[in-house]
Amino acid sequence: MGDDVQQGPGRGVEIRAITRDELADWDRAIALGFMRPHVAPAREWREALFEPGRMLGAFDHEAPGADGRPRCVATFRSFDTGLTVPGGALLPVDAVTAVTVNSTHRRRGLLSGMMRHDLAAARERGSAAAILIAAEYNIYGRFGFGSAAPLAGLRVDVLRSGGIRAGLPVHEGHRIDFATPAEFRELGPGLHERWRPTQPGAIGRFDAWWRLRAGEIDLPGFDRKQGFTAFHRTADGTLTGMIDYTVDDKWDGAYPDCPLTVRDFVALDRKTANALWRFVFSVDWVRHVVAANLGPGDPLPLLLNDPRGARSHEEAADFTWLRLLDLPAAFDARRYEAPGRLVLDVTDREGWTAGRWALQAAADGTGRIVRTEEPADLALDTARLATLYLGGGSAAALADAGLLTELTPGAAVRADTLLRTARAPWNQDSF
Ligand SMILES: CC(=O)SCCNC(=O)CCNC(=O)[C@H](O)C(C)(C)COP(=O)(O)OP(=O)(O)OC[C@H]1O[C@@H](n2cnc3c(N)ncnc32)[C@H](O)[C@@H]1OP(=O)(O)O
Repeated sequence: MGDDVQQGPGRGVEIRAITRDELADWDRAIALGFMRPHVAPAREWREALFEPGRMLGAFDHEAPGADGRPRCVATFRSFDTGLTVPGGALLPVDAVTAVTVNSTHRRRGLLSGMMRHDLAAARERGSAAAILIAAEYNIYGRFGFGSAAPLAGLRVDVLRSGGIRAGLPVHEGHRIDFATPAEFRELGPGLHERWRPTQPGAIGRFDAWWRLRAGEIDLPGFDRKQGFTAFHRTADGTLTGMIDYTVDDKWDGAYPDCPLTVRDFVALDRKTANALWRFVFSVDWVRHVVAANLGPGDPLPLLLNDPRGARSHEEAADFTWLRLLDLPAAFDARRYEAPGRLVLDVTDREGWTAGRWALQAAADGTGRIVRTEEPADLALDTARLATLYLGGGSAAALADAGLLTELTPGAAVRADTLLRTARAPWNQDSF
């Protein structure tokens, strides 16, 4: 990778994988790039995440640091994970994170260089797609990423909502108990692994994630606020759900005015989800329930006596972005809720997904995409196809906005019938 020394405006800057002993410089570059004070190097966390070849740095040979070595001025990290697609299969994806370029080196093509390296390597490793959480909307579309799994969090005024509807069934013998950090660490990963296939858009949680959340890894600046973790079990003791939340000790004079913030919500089935919400709304002193990380269409408002008590959370926006790298692998892996056939003319600056493709879904829910010479029904950029892939985007809305072109009348609605899913994709994990 060291051969990629930038020409042109980024001249003298080398993009390459970092070594383990460069972690401290890399960590400092991240703090500068994200404009955060570099209180103390997050050494332990970075060590836990280090994978040879997967942390890139850009090193400026013309501006050595105090130690005489080229200065690390940009960062980029990726790791492999599985992305749940409609139907429950785990698609192998390249998850991109820690993307920063120091303010002194922006708009010289360093992000472009690092992205080019990483996506090409991901394709070679067999990743069917790449995913990321975008800091700003307009950064990643040019690299073929489309917004694919937004967040639609809620802020509920508990008094106005009237709490949970009395008629919601209570299930005999089901119970909720607080968990210790040790129980969270021991039982959380298995529960999450069982939950993932049930939720398109979900991603894996690596071991270091659990260690960090359980307080076993020190990460300066990480929200260490003591939370409350509770497990839900059925009458026979089967673990079916988990919630983690914090409560702020806020008072309005002599009256409690505490917000309860949900940090993690895992429910294997709807009975469990409803029981966890009932529990949350029964916590004394709580005047607002804040759940910033919910998926679009989450039924929480319908559990309330007055759904108007639930308002859109101010951070509701696009969240997980997707870049398709291998169309046959991606489209063969997912399932389809209605049969149909559509020919797509895909443009892709990199050429990886470009061309004419016939997508066909059978009545049994399986589907496949193959190259074709037939005339196309829809013309669209690979980023728009990524928006539709997980079942949450709307081809009709994209067509209305002039973001894809119908070549046969009604093709956008046909695309929605083929690709959309009844339940929206949702990923609650920032990475
Ligand atoms: C997955 C994550 O980690 S998200 C976190 C992203 N990081 C941040 O937001 C931290 C602060 N910002 C930065 O570090 C940098 O500005 C970055 C990483 C966003 C961009 O890095 P740069 O090296 O400046 O990008 P680069 O020079 O390769 O730009 C490529 C193109 O994207 C455009 N672009 C870059 N950043 C932005 C942006 N924030 N908004 C809109 N367009 C952008 C450039 O103008 C350029 O366009 P062009 O091809 O038409 O000339």
